[in-house]
Amino acid sequence: MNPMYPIAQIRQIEQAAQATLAPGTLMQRAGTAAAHAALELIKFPHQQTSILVLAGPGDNGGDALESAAHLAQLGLSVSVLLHADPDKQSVAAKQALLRAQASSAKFIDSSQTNDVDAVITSTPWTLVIDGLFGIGLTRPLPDQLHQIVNTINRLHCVVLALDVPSGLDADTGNIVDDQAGGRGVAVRASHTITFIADKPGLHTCDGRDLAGQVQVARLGIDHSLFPASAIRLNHPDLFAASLQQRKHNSHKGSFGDVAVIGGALGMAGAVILAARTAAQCGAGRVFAAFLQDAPAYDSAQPELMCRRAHELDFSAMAVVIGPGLGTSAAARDVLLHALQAATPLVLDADALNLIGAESSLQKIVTQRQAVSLMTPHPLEAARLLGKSGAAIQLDRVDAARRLAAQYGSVVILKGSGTVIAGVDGEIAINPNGNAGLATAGSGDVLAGLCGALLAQGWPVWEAALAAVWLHGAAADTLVAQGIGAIGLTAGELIPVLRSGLNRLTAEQALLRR
Ligand SMILES: NC(=O)C1=CN([C@@H]2O[C@H](COP(=O)(O)OP(=O)(O)OC[C@H]3O[C@@H](n4cnc5c(N)ncnc54)[C@H](OP(=O)(O)O)[C@@H]3O)[C@@H](O)[C@H]2O)[C@@H](O)CC1
Ligand SMILES: Nc1ncnc2c1ncn2[C@@H]1O[C@H](COP(=O)(O)OP(=O)(O)O)[C@@H](O)[C@H]1O
Ligand SMILES: [K+]
Repeated sequence: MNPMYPIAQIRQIEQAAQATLAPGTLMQRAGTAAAHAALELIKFPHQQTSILVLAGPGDNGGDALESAAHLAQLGLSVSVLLHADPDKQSVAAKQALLRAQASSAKFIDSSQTNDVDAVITSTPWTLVIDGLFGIGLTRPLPDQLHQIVNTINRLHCVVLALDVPSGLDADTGNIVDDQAGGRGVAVRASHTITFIADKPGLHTCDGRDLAGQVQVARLGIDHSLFPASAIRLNHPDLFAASLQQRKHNSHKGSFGDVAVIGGALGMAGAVILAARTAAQCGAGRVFAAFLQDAPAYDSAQPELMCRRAHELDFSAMAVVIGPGLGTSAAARDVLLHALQAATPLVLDADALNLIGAESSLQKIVTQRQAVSLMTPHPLEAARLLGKSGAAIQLDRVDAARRLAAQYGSVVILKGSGTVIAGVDGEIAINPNGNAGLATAGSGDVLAGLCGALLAQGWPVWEAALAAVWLHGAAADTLVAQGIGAIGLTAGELIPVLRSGLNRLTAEQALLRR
């Protein structure tokens, strides 16, 4: 289900496949698949339809030249901007160049043109195909291409990237840059057709912004040549088994209790958001536990039971600790108590900051027998790993995997393309959600949802996958309704999470019939 592979494994699959095929076959298949994808995007070609193909020095350029030859043979107007030294091209890419040259595709000679940008902007392109660089990019784009890429990124047309948007690291989702200057550029594609298998960098960090809609072309490679994959794209199929309709013969005790612990002075709202989410996403009973004096009740959600954290016996509940907790001695005290309890535990926000700052708490986390689920954003992850936030973003998959291994916890590393890591090294990357979630309190809502699912008996891995998926889907639903991305508030997610969870559960029940 939705496997993804890092570049090194893609290369191995590619080599194994090539050993069984005539030279150039995979490139020809990639070019054909790209041409079909282009035709689907153009939909109704007409006389004014014009396609610009950018072809780079390596085999990604070869794919582009193959697609140019195909599209030109179909009678479409194709222009090729070649950035390659023919003496250094692979044999397959040379063949592709000959095919494109033999077709009606026009070649723009950039060496004869002072102003390539003017050439690009003088035509109203229907579609641009980006075949400058794929998975072979090892250093920033050369200076001559910076301006071309910036010009392409300003065009108002469909941009189809081949394999990977040029300039993007397919493993990490970072723009390949020189670090020191941070001057990297990358093509911003509306669509990407990626070859052989999906790649993590298309879905996390800058990947979602640069790759657009991703489709995979397996190039006819036999399933047996694909090793088991440790990375998947999150999808309800991965947690379908836990989407169970309620039995008639059930009661509130059947669905567990959640305690949300946090709410230092001035931060009570974080607990309320998480607790309301837990209540509306199916927990049998929810306790909102505050470090300071607890409010008498929550007037908008009177079902919540408000308590002082130090007075609540949460030993038989799923516990969410951290929202608005602060890092005071009292906060540390209640965290220690929670870590020592044999209950499923969601560690969020200041609970993570406290753990990051103290090795004795770290040790207790690693020694817990009960389930722990950590939900750090990149800065919290940085504190837990003793790194900078920027270092976490440089390789989010690696950071999530390290955290999970180091703390013996399932980890949800939040942000665009949230990465979920299991203790055994398994990874899922979440493809939905949007920047409407970049608003205060949306993390509290996610933590509350995790707690609700754990209380209802979900296995921790499935709970993490489902919570992240539903959270993203709720934001997408709200944006589709015009409620966001700008101005979406965290509390608005809660009823949409509830309907999302009920809908998925009902759909799953239908599928099982
Ligand atoms: N092989 C196969 O079976 C299949 C491969 N497929 C396709 O091939 C792609 C991988 O091809 P690839 O390995 O040739 O790498 P690619 O991404 O085209 O670029 C590397 C080239 O650029 C150069 N270069 C690198 N960085 C540079 C820079 N900053 N500035 C300037 N030059 C730079 C580098 O040369 P270098 O200078 O490092 O010696 C090299 O020439 C893959 O993404 C997929 O699209 C598919 O057809 C399926 C079958
Ligand atoms: N640009 C984005 N795209 C997708 N999801 C996002 C984006 N920005 C934030 N999110 C999600 O929103 C939530 C924010 O959580 P967090 O940073 O802990 O916020 P808070 O502490 O205010 O509750 C996370 O689930 C994160 O993945
Ligand atoms: K590309």
